[in-house]
Amino acid sequence: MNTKELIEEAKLAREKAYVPYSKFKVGAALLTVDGKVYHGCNIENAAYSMCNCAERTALFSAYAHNDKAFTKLAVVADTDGPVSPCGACRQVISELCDKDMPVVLTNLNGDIKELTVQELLPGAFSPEDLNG
Ligand SMILES: O=c1ccn([C@H]2C[C@H](O)[C@@H](CO)O2)c(=O)[nH]1
Ligand SMILES: [Zn+2]
Repeated sequence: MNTKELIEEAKLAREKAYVPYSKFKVGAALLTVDGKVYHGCNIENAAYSMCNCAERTALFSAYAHNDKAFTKLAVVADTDGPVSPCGACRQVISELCDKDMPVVLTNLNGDIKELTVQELLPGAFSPEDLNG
């Protein structure tokens, strides 16, 4: 699957967003090494801090299906420029995806920014940091 197709998958994922509070729909599509695609959408809650972003939904869904090897992540929202993932998602992406994996950030106008996982969060806290 190419990047354009993965972006279309992210747009389909976005339509599944549950966003009664922000009304801000975000979609993510995560491609596995086997060519499978996991959708992620943001899912909000009346207890606002429980809201989960699209990027983490996609990653957690893949993990729940025992898929842990990924080749690309696309994220889309209705933003002026390419959507910018939050800090929490950057941290989770940096632990669960290869540091050189491309992350494609886009919007409904077709603006695209492609970064590696490492570029998305330079200096991320990592599992190695737990070893002192
Ligand atoms: O990259 C992003 C940025 C924000 N959100 C969600 C969280 C919340 O539901 C809404 C507004 O912040 O958008 C995402 O899912 N991904
Ligand atoms: Zn996030």
